[in-house]
Amino acid sequence: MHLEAAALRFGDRTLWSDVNLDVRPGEFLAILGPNGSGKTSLLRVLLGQLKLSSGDIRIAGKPVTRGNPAVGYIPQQKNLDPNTPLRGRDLVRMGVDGHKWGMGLRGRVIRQQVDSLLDAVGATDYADSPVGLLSGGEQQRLRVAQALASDPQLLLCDEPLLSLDLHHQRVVSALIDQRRREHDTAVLFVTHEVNPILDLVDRVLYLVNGQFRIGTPDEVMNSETLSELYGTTIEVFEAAGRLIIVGADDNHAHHEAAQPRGELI
Ligand SMILES: Nc1ncnc2c1ncn2[C@@H]1O[C@H](COP(=O)(O)OP(=O)(O)OP(=O)(O)O)[C@@H](O)[C@H]1O
Repeated sequence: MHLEAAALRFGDRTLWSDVNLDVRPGEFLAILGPNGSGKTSLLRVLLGQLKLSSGDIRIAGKPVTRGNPAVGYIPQQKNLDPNTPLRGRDLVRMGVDGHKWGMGLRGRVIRQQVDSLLDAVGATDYADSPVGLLSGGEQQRLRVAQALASDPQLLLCDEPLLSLDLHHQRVVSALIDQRRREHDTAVLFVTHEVNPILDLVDRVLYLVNGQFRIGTPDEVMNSETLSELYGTTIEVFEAAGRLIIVGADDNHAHHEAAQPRGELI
């Protein structure tokens, strides 16, 4: 994934500009920043849903297109409608072949693919239950399987751990980590809370109010760099392998208060 002199503006508001970034295969990039700093919008550019205002963007050397099978996407967690008739294996199957239902040999191949994806995320046991009745963590594992179904080279994750308990946060982040290690898939992971993934992160892109820093967690997640970026005093402490960030109120308040959103699709 290659961004060159990339900028995104809405009217006279610049979300970010002059972003130069190469993400290599297998790299894990965390995208951090307060509400409204343009994290989701960056993913939407990579998904071909938004156009850069200026600059260039390439995925695996090619221009961005919508529905690119080289790009997998795990959207923000939303609880599914309890009345949906879809089963877990239907969700995963849509990732494999869209909404077309394969017949004959192709149908069998697709069934095997779906089974192995379900197995890879540990969802076989509940693959035939209506998805709306599954827990948030179970639903999220299915979304990971769906996102991996097209064998993507780039995996975009938009706060995939939000509303998951600690155990399921670990399960889902381990699945994503396993994917990039075994298949060299690059991961872009938007999050308000870096601690659950701190051990996995190679580099951080930290966006604040049109400014940004890119570097290793040590280079970016320190008092000096974040104070500069926020334009106010930010203290970063390390305790028991976790980062405690004091002063970045909006950012901090958001993840402290993160609760299941309970929206229906
Ligand atoms: N199509 C659009 N037209 C105009 N403004 C937009 C559009 N899409 C997003 N925005 C604005 O751009 C800003 C950045 O939105 P974005 O969702 O990228 O932020 P974010 O960093 O992901 O925030 P959050 O942490 O709250 O999810 C917001 O203020 C949003 O209202």
